[in-house]
Amino acid sequence: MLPSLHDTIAAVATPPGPGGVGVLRVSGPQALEVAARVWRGRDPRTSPGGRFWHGWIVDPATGEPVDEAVLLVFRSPRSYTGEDVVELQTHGSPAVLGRVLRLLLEAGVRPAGPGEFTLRAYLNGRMDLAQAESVLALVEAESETARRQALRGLTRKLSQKIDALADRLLDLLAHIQALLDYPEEGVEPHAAERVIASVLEEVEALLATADAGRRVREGARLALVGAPNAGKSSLLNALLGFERALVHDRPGTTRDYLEAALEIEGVPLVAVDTAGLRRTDDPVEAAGVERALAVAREADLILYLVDRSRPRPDPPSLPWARTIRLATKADLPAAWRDPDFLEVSAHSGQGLDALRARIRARLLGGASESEVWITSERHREALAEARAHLLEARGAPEDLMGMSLEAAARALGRITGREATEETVARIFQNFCVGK
Ligand SMILES: Nc1nc2c(c(=O)[nH]1)N(C=O)[C@@H](CNc1ccc(C(=O)N[C@@H](CCC(=O)O)C(=O)O)cc1)CN2
Ligand SMILES: Nc1nc2c(ncn2[C@@H]2O[C@H](COP(=O)(O)OP(=O)(O)OP(=O)(O)O)[C@@H](O)[C@H]2O)c(=O)[nH]1
Ligand SMILES: [Mg+2]
Repeated sequence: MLPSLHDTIAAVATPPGPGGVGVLRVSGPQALEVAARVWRGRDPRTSPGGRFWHGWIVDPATGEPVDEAVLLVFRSPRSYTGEDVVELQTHGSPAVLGRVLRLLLEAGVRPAGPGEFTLRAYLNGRMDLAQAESVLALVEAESETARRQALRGLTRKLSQKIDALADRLLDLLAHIQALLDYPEEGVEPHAAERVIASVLEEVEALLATADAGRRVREGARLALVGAPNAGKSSLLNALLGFERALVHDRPGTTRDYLEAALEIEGVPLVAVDTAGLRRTDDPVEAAGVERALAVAREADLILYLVDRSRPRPDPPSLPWARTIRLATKADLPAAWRDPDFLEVSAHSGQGLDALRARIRARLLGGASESEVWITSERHREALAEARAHLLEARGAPEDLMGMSLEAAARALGRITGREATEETVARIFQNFCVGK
């Protein structure tokens, strides 16, 4: 069940904890009324929309001043939710925000549920479902690539594409129905197959970006493995730009594994520096080696480091398909060369840009930054379903083709919300934070 649209809601929009300024939002038919009750300054009830005023928040019961603040007036439909909205910008402490929220609740508003402002924007036709999900993605974006893709969703780049594909299927469906009703009119069968093939191609191209989308959303684990002294900890530090891991010329310096978060070309990563791989009688070091191999097994991508200035050790057993081989210490004279190894130096920085590019390419595949990516599991599922129905439609007799086209269009429609059930909508907004 979706919450009612007829009451007025309020919430703190800024994160908990002290901040320079804190924002409270009030939205709904009583927003101006309720705000006026706790405000000493220009009366919001008579203020035009699109204006802000300086004044004081007061406890209406006692007249006690609570904070000096700024009040913003948005008048329906020109607001984020499409309703009357008042924002109060106060000092950002939990004490101020908590007290002002209580005053608003006493004045007759209800606390907003998760994502309820954005839900109202959706229900009032201010944005479609994919846009609303992009708001959430934008709020949670942890990397530049994630931000850029979320903004594309917010500006309907994805929605336009999906709607256009669904429209083409519905147009074709209308033609086929006309054909069934008036067989003598006849659509050319090749024309139908051409439309299906071309929509299918676009659906598959979108699906092909879903892995990149997931990586950007969830990040990836990058394991650094190799013999003791290969330069793993040094490379981690070089990628991070500061001395996170202990580096020493004594082999066996790193004993346990160590994790560090970093962003490489827009991909959020957790890099894991591990103990050098070698046979050893020291039980502690042996346990470290065991852990290093386990870290490698679980990683999305492995960097296997070999010191190029010394004779090569026997290679360990690694999942080579997701391993990048590195020849380290490229600033020193080479003891060997191998075109399968990328030459890098943590000391001079040589090869690090090439390494970053290769890490990105391995994790994101061919997905180009200039395209719209599928960054939501819900969207991927809907597209996969549309693809299955399009495959059914191909070469099918007209009546079956019509049913499959309709099902494919419906699957696409779930993405933007043309076809979303109340339950789907409710589920999507559960994941939002309060105040958004
Ligand atoms: N203070 C504040 N900052 C914010 C938001 C907000 O709600 N409040 N936003 C919330 O996510 C984002 C901006 N998104 C917004 C989207 C639409 C409207 C809005 O009032 N639109 C009206 C008026 C447009 C106009 O006058 O130009 C409209 O579209 O009719 C405001 C913010 C980020 N920054
Ligand atoms: N010349 C040169 N020396 C390097 C480079 N990278 C690492 N070294 C040196 O190699 C030695 C070992 O470096 P570490 O980064 O500690 O190597 P590690 O692979 O983490 O070693 P363990 O933790 O023992 O497994 C140190 O003396 C480093 O200064 C490099 O790019 N060039
Ligand atoms: Mg180390």
